[in-house]
Amino acid sequence: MKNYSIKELVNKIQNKEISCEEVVSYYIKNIKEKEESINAFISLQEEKALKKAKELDEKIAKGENVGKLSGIPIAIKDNLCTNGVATTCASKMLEDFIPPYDATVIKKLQEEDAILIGKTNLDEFAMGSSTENSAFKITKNPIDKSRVPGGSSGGSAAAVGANMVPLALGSDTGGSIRQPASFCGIIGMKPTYGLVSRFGLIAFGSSLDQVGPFSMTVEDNAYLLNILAGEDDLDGTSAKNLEVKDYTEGIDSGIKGMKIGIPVEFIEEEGLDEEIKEAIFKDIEVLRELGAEVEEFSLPVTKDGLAPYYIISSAEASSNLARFDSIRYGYRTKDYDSVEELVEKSRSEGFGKEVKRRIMLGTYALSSGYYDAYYNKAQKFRAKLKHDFKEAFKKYDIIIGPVSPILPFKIGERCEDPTAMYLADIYTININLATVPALSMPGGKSSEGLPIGLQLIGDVFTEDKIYKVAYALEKKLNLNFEREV
Ligand SMILES: NC(=O)C[C@H](N)C(=O)O
Repeated sequence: MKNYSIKELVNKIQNKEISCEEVVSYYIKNIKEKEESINAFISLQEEKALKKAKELDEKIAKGENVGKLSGIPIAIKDNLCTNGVATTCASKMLEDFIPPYDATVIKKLQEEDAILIGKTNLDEFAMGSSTENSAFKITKNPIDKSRVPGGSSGGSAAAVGANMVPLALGSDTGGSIRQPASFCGIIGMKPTYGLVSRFGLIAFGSSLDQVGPFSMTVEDNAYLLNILAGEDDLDGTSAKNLEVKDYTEGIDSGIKGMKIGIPVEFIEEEGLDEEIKEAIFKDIEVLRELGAEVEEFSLPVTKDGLAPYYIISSAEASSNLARFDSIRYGYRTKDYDSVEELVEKSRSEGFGKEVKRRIMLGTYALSSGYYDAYYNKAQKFRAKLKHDFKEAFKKYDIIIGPVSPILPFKIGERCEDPTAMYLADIYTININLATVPALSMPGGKSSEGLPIGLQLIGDVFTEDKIYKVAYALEKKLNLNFEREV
């Protein structure tokens, strides 16, 4: 099963060489064997998955048409609403929340006959970089189980990395797809803001959040993005008059003559691990061998994105999370004497430490008297950052850099120090502020065999170019990681 691309596997299913039931059973067996040691899932829908697989097999037997993901199991980050299936955001607040509707991306997957097999673990409300902020469990990195899988979409990345599913969905506000993809040695794409609908994604930072695909290979990633992308009337921020591209088309056409830039600020970053730096320089050489022109340039604005990101994302979070008042739905405290007490106690008990920290940070940044000093200033920075990226893309097709300044770290190592955790996002947050797309792929291996992520950043709506570069590099590097499960 492992060596087929999704496209090939779907062809085989449609030609009756393999049944959907066989495919789904294979992955369920993997989940059964591995989940106990990885903890990637918050809930599993195996029975539903098998039932759907059998129904699809019957349709195929009758010669009826089936979708582009027929029989393909997919794991869903548990902040995407699934009709009738609990959607918890890994929070006590939403432990019993069963949405009465599907997110648009879920609908799209179902229209193509994908098999939704489980909801994956995350940092509570997607706030974190290690998946240790989940109220329910700690997900382990399949390459080294003593290490975190990254976050916040750590469950989805670990599920793909452990071959428990071939595909998964994550969301990325400041790196939540790319960093876990890099830590688990797989591919993760944060699309252009507006390319994929956010309807039904439980909002964290509405001006930054994007849904995106995880996969083992670049081609499979592009294949899945084809299905996710597109305008949606239910999302006011979805891009209008989108020309929907086929991202797999011409993916193998090579990168001769492409112009690639690497900001010196990325390389000179003090906290950058030496092994990561070396791997990036080697990747540059390989890109040159493949015919691209690669040069260093200066993009000074990228040095300062961390504070504005944490101000804007927390401000938006404080507003988005105000809806969880325990009145209409969500966790409700046992004893209370007034409505005020009900709301206060429910929120205090229902939210975890990191979520409370962000709400306080964001509320502070938005409060009168501080608004101009923090929120407005951060928005001005954001405008400058967008402008400078736009200018850079006049010269370069792609900008490259590391995904994370550090290698996958040990469980427990950073969770008591929020600033150390925030610093791990230094290379990913600017991309969300600039609204541009970026992909994370394995770009090397550390001396201990840990994956080193390479980030490929493109101008808005140029995911096709990113995939081309990633595809060429993936073939040439041919990296494999020894996985503990
Ligand atoms: N949500 C994300 O994209 C992750 C980022 N580390 C954050 O905590 O904000």
